[in-house]
Amino acid sequence: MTTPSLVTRDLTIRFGGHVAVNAVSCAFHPGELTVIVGPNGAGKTTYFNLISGQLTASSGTVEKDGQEITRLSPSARAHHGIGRAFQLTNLFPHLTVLENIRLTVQARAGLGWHMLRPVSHYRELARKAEHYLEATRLTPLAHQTAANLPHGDQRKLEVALLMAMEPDIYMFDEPTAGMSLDHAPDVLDLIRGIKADRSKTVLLVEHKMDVVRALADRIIVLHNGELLADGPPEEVMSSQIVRDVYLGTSEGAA
Ligand SMILES: Nc1ncnc2c1ncn2[C@@H]1O[C@H](COP(=O)(O)OP(=O)(O)OP(=O)(O)O)[C@@H](O)[C@H]1O
Repeated sequence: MTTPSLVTRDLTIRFGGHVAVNAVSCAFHPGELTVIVGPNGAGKTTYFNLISGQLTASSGTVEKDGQEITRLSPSARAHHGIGRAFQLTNLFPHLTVLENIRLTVQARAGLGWHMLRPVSHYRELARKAEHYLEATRLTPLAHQTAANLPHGDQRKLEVALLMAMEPDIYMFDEPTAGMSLDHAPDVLDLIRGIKADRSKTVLLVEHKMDVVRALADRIIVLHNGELLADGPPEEVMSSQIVRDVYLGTSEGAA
């Protein structure tokens, strides 16, 4: 087993008297795609927010490659290689697809416009932007304004921007939500491609059981903020306790 890239230990957050995430301890490894499932209100998004830094834990820790990051801001965690796809929020809607990707590549390289950089440096960034454009099959849409893209292509662009940030940890919240059946397989293929790079750790919150089945190497189940089950998909899906609390309430809705 590889060394975990991300670990949460007894991670807990309280909102007043309500414990939304309760002492969740879990280790995530490179090359592994973990899907986090659970009924509505189980604490999945809150757990994600505690990892990416939108929320700060009441107690417990988050560690990235052995270094504690529990109290860091979201942007500081992004510098540590934690990348989360947010629907539309990191798109510049009035710029083109290619411009959005270029800006993200530049931000990743840590520069704005700089008069004294050699031209070759900018060529390298432009080459990288083209690479992510092609990898996400957005080349035919390169010069379209982001705001004018259909929803499914906007979500592909979000994946492109996330890839351009070159994180070690990829976090996706329901990546095919609101997407037509035509587009969903494209996004799932992109996520499979990320997973195939064995150095990346992928975390996904997902309700749709077909997406869970298509992608998961491992499933963790949250229920009332607690870690209820953790293991290979077949084992978790067939466990009676999971069927009782999760599948019994959600499969029909998926
Ligand atoms: N900022 C907050 N203040 C108070 N309570 C909150 C806050 N954020 C989340 N909660 C509560 O914490 C619990 C877990 O919510 P969370 O959104 O993490 O669940 P979830 O599993 O992602 O649900 P869903 O599948 O419906 O998105 C819920 O009871 C929710 O009302």
